[in-house]
Amino acid sequence: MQGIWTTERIRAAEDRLLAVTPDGELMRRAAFGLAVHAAEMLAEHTGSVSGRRVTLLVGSGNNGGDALWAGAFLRRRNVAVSAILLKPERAHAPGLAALKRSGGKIVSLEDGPQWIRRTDLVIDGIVGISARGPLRADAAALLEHVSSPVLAVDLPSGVDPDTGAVDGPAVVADRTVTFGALKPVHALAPAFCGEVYLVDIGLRPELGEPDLQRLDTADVAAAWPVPGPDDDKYSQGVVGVAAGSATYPGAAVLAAGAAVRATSGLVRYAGHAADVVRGHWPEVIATGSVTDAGRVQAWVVGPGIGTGHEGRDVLRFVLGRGVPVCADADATTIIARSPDVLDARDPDTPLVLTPHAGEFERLMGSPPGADRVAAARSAARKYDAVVLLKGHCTVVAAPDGRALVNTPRGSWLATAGSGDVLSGLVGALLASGLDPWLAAGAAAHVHSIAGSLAADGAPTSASGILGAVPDAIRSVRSLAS
Ligand SMILES: NC(=O)C1=CN([C@@H]2O[C@H](COP(=O)(O)OP(=O)(O)OC[C@H]3O[C@@H](n4cnc5c(N)ncnc54)[C@H](O)[C@@H]3O)[C@@H](O)[C@H]2O)[C@@H](O)CC1
Ligand SMILES: [K+]
Repeated sequence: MQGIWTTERIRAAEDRLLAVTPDGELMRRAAFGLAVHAAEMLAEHTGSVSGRRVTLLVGSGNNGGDALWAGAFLRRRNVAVSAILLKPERAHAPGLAALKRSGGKIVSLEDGPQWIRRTDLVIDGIVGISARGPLRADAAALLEHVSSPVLAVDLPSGVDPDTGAVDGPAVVADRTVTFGALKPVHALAPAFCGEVYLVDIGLRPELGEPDLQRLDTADVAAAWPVPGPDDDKYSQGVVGVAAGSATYPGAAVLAAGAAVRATSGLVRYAGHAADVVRGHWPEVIATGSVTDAGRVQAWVVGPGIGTGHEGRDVLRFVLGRGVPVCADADATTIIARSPDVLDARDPDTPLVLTPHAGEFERLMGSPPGADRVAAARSAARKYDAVVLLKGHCTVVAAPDGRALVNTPRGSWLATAGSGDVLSGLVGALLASGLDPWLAAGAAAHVHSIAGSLAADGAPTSASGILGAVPDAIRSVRSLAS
């Protein structure tokens, strides 16, 4: 697991560390790491470091201080460094003095655009973890002239550090170098951060338990069930899929197919698309109704079942089976409109809800808002369920407060039917007995890898994502071994 800490916790940990560290030491560690990354980016993009030009955008806090010190370090490698001070009177004084001593140039705000246009690399030291709100007009105007790669100090300025939300101008970085620990912005705003690198400044021992997590490949590989020598088709967990309709059989084919591809056990299907499902997946035992589907260890219910009384009856039936349920799509809408269906649920059986923003609004009465982690946590508490909030970055929250983020590679999952595939994956993992929060997180992880493998640079479809599920699992297992 990768730990992620809110800025409040980071600041408290930094205070403790600062109290036992010589003055300026932490910033110098941070800035040195930053300068190493800047040199690497110069070499990557221009083929050399010496003689290249770097422009620093310097705000009024320590984030600007980091940039100024990094500029001084880069001078030692004969880089031409210029600094544009957004608030000259409040620029970090020791950093500014160090840059001046090293031969760096201070450029006025008015001259800024022409320097930015000629530079090989821009370093964004406008704001860091104390930032609030979008970039102000002076910084936003400068950014319009950027055509070189951008390296963000700690985080891309203009993006909210704790939520990753953007509601105005913001820096779009090619690389972000952060210090001490990952912050929520790094998991929740990948399109603004670019590649994220963590520089160790000795903060970890002061941090305590993370506020938020991200699964890494090894976690997913360890969690993903594969058959052992003593397994048979029943011992690995049987998953039931109640999805689709005669008019809309596609959701059933996709959800059942994902369950087939995710794990090795047995998949049962119940619903009006039984013939179509059987035609696509001969290994699925398909029946017309949930009442004669047979025993399963988890149910996936919802995709394409409709929101009428028949859908309600199906949902009520599976909620009453005493096994974990992944309620997706139409099932979330039914729960939002008729919360009494949840009376059928034994409170001890896990429930996973997988809303997108619109379904979330139906469930909670208001949209997720800027703080998607807080939103998912509050829904998890309200429904006593694991809530997988879909979006560019998927957030998974458990009723006990655990939360994780899945940061995707690209936006390839934004395609019709993609959610049906995800629900099938979640169901298969639930049936294997995995902790529901981990099951939802691992499913989201493999789903997004399948999306990028299927796309490989060109738009894909839910069928493409489904087809790539085995390769995604394979890649997770091989990377981790
Ligand atoms: N505290 C520490 O021990 C360390 C801090 N470090 C750096 O220090 C940064 C935090 O520094 P600070 O707490 O000084 O704060 P920041 O550098 O994040 O900047 C806050 C300043 O920017 C202004 N500001 C806030 N929102 C703004 C906006 N939207 N547009 C323009 N200006 C805005 C505020 O008035 C405040 O003066 C970290 O992100 C990191 O880069 C690193 O040097 C590592 C060590
Ligand atoms: K920054």
